Amino acid sequence: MAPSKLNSTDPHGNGDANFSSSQPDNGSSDSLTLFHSEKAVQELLQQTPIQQTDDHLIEFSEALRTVAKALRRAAEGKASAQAEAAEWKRRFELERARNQQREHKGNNICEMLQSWWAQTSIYNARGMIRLMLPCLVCWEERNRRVSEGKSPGECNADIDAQRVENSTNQPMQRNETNEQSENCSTNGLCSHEILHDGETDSQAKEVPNRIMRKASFKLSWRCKGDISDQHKHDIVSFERGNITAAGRSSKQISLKWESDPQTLLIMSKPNSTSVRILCAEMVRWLKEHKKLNIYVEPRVMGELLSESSYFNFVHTWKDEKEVLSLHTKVDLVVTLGGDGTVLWAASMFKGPVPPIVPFSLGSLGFMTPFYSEHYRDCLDSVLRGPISITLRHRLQCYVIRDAAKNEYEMEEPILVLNEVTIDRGISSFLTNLECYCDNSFVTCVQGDGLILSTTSGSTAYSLAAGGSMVHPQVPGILFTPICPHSLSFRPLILPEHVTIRVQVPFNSRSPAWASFDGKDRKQLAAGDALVCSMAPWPVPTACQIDSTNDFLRSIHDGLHWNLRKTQSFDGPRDL
Ligand SMILES: NC(=O)c1ccc[n+]([C@@H]2O[C@H](COP(=O)([O-])OP(=O)(O)OC[C@H]3O[C@@H](n4cnc5c(N)ncnc54)[C@H](O)[C@@H]3O)[C@@H](O)[C@H]2O)c1
Ligand SMILES: Nc1ncnc2c1ncn2[C@@H]1O[C@H](COP(=O)(O)OP(=O)(O)OP(=O)(O)O)[C@@H](O)[C@H]1O
Repeated sequence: MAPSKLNSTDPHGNGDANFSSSQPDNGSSDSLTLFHSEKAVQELLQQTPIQQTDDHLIEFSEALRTVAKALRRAAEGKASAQAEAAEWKRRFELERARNQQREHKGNNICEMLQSWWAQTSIYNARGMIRLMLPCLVCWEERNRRVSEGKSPGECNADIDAQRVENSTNQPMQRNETNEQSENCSTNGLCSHEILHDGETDSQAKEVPNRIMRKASFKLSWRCKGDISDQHKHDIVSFERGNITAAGRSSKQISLKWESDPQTLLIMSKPNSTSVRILCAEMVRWLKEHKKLNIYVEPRVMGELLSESSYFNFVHTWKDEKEVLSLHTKVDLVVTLGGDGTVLWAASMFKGPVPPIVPFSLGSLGFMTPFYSEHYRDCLDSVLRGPISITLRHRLQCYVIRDAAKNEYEMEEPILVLNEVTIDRGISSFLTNLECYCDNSFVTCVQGDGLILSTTSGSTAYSLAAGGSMVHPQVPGILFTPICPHSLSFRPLILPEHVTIRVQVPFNSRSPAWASFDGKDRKQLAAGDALVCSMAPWPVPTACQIDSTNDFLRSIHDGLHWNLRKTQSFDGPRDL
C-alpha cells in the first residue's frame, strides 16, 4: 500500500523522496496515478499537523522555560532584597547600639527602657518586619531608579534626600513607639517590668523579699605588653546588647564586674548521673557559700526536687515567654556537659547572652575549658573577676520561603554558634545549591551539601568536611562544601560583614535540608533560600587561661593536632 510504502521508505517522514518514487512507471491509467498521487498528498498533509504539533510542543516547552526563568529571577530578586534587608537591619542595630551608647549619659531611665524595648522587639517577628519594611522600600526604590537608567550613586542620593523629607513623619513614629511600650505586656517582656530589679511584676509579687538586680560588667582589651589601663574601653551595657564592638577580635578581652553577680543559671546535659550529682552539689554550694539566686531548667528542677525538698529555693521557668526574658535576670550561665551543652545554652538566648562558664563533662570539649573537679576555685575566681573571655560570633539565619507571599510570612531568624548545614537529607540526588555572597554569584554546590560555619564551629562539622581550623576570635564565615563532586572546590573563609544566600533552584531534583547546630532540620523546597549573616550578639565564654591558650589546648587535647613522635637526635645531619 502506498501509505505503508511511504512510511517505510521515509525515515525522515517528509515524504519527498517517496512521493517521486511512488510514481507509477508502467504507463497505467492517469486516474489511478492521480488517485495515488492524491492519496500520497493527503498522507503528506496528514503528517504536517504532526510536524506542527511537534513545533508547538517545542514552542510550548520554550515558553515554559522562559516562564520558569522569569519566576526564578523574581524569586532571586525577592530573596536578594530580603538578604539586603537583613543586612540593613544588622547595620541598623549596630548603629542604634552605638547611638544609644553615646546618648547613655544624657538619657533618662524611661527613654532608655523604651529603646531597650524597641530592641527586644526585634526578636519578635512583627518587630523585625517593622524594621525591615523601610529597608525593603528603599531597596525596591533604588532598584526602580536603577532600572530607569539612573546610576546607583544618583539613586542613593535621591533616596537619602527623600529620607530627609520623610523625617517630618517623626512624630508619627514616636507615637508608634509609645504605643509599643504601652502594649508591651501583650508582646512579651515589658520595659517597666525590667525596671523592677529584672523580675516581671508578677514574679516580684510572688517573691517580694528577693532582690534580683542584674550585675553590670565592662569588657576591655589591651594591646600586647600594655599593663596600664589606657586602652580600656567600656563596651557593654548588657540589656542593650551592644556587646558588639570594633576591635574585639584583635585583642584578648577581659570582663570586669561592676557589681556583684547575683543570679546564676545552670544548664546541664540530660541523662547523665555524674552530671546530675555534680549539679545538685554545685547548687548547694552556690546557695550556702555565695548566696546566689539559682535558675535551672524545668527538667533539672524536677530532678532536684525529687532528691530533696531542700532545693525549693531554686527557680525555673514555665514557658517559652519566660525563656525570652531570661537574659534580663541571669548574670552568669554555667554549663555542665560537652560542647553540645554550650550550644544548647547559647540557643536559649535569642538576643544578648550572659557570660557562660563551661565545665567539661563530655568526651571532647573544644568550648569547655573548665575542669569540673575544681568548680569551687573556678567559680570563686569567675565571680570575683576580672576574667578573660572569648566573644564567640554567631550566625543569624533566615529561611525565606518561595511560597511566602509577603514579609509577614517570614520565619523567625535562627541563631547558630557552630554552623548551619544545607544538605541533601535522605535524598540520593546531588544537592544543587546556588550560592551568592552580597548578591555576587559564588558558585553552585553540587555534592552532599554546604556548611556555613562560624570560627567557633571551625573545629566541628566544617573540620570534618575539610575546612580549616580558625581561632574563635577571628571574625569570618567559613564556606565549606560537603563532598563536592568536583576536584577544585576548596573551602573558603569570607569576611564577617557579608550576607550569604543559598538558593535551591527551581530545577533542583530534590529539596535540600537545613540544620542549625546539628538540630531543627528544615526542608528547603525548590525556590526557597537560606540567608545568613553575622548576628549582632556574640556568645561570651569564660576562658581558663586566655582565648589563644584555650584554643590551642583544645586542638592539642581534643584532636591530637600534629601529634608525632619527635625525631631522635642521632642520625644524619648537615655539616
Ligand atoms: N561529621 C561530623 O563531624 C559532624 C556531623 C554532624 C554534626 N557535627 C557537629 O555536631 C555539632 C552538634 O554537637 P552536639 O554535641 O549537639 O551533637 P553530638 O552529641 O552528636 O556531638 C557531636 C560532636 O561534635 C563536637 N563538637 C560540637 N561543637 C564543636 C566545636 N565547636 N568544636 C569541636 N567539636 C565540636 C562535640 O564535642 C561532639 O563530640 C554540630 O554543630 C556539628 O558541628 C559533626
Ligand atoms: N540542657 C540540655 N537540654 C537538652 N539537650 C541538651 C542539653 N544539654 C545538651 N543537650 C544535648 O545533648 C547532647 C549531648 O550533649 P553534649 O555534647 O554536651 O554531651 P556529650 O555528647 O557527652 O559531650 P561530647 O560531645 O563532648 O562527647 C547534644 O546533642 C546536646 O544538644
